[in-house]
Amino acid sequence: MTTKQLYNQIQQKKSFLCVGLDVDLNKIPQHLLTTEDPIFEFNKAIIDATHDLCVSYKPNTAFYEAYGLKGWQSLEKTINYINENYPDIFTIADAKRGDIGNTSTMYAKAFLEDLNFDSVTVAPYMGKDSVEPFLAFENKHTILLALTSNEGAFDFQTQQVNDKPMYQTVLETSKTWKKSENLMYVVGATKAEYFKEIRNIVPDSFLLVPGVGAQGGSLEDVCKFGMNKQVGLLINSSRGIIYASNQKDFAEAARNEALKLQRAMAIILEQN
Ligand SMILES: O=c1ccn([C@@H]2O[C@H](COP(=O)(O)O)[C@@H](O)[C@H]2O)c(=O)[nH]1
Repeated sequence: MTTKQLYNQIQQKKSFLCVGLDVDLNKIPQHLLTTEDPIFEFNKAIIDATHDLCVSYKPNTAFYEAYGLKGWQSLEKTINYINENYPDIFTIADAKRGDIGNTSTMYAKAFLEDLNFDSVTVAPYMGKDSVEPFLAFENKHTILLALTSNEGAFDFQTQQVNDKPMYQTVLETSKTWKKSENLMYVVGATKAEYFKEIRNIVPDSFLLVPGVGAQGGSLEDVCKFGMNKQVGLLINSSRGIIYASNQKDFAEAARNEALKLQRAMAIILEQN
C-alpha cells in the first residue's frame, strides 16, 4: 500500500486509528476458549466490529509467538483475514526486528512477503545495513523505533551523543539510507512534548504513535504538534479497545471504544 492510499482512507473514514491486536488468552472472554482457534475467533470479531472506524491493524507478534506454532498460525489467519476482507486497511507487524544484513533480509521476507503485511517495526540500533534490507521491498514500509513510549526511552534514546539526543540522530541518519522514502517512525504518545522537534526533522513521514489509552498518552496533545498536511499519524490503542469487555459483548464494547477515538479524530481533522 502507498502512503497516498493510506491518506485517502484516512480522509474517507475520518480516522487515523490503528487498533492493536495484542491477544492474551487470559484476558479474552471465556466462551471463546472452547473454540478451535480462540485467538483468531477473538481477532475476527474485533476486526469485523471496528474495520469502518480504523485505518490500520497492528498485531504485536510477541502475543502470537508466545503460543508457539498455534500462535503463529493464528497470526497468519488474522493477516489473511484482513487482506482478503478489508484490503484497504494498512497492516503493521509489530515485531521490532533488525539484525545483520542477510538475517534482516529473512525477517523482511517473512513479514512483508510471506505474511504480506504492509509494514514491520524495526529497531535502529544495528544501523544502516540492518535496516536497508527491509526498505528494499516495493510499496512496503519500515517503521523505525525513534522515541518509544516507555520509561526506558530515557536510558538511551534521549541521551546526548555528539551534542544531540540519540533519537534525533536516528531520524536524521535514517533519512540518508537507500529507499528511505519507505520509512515511517514510532514515536510514543507519552512523549507529546517531543513531537515539534521530531516534525522539524521528518516533516513528511508517517508516525506510528502507541501509548494512547492504557499508557495514558493524549490524542489531542500528539495531534497539536504531530500532524502534517497528510495527517501523518497512526494513533494506536490496543488494550484500551480490545479488552473493553471480557464478556459476550466484547466486540460491541471494543467498537464503542474505537468509536470514541474515531469521533475525537473526526473533530481534530475538521479543525485542521
Ligand atoms: O514505543 C512503543 C512501541 C510499541 N508499543 C506497542 O504498542 C502497543 C501498545 O499497546 P497498549 O495496550 O495500547 O498500551 C503494544 O503492542 C506495545 O508493545 C508501545 O507501546 N510503545
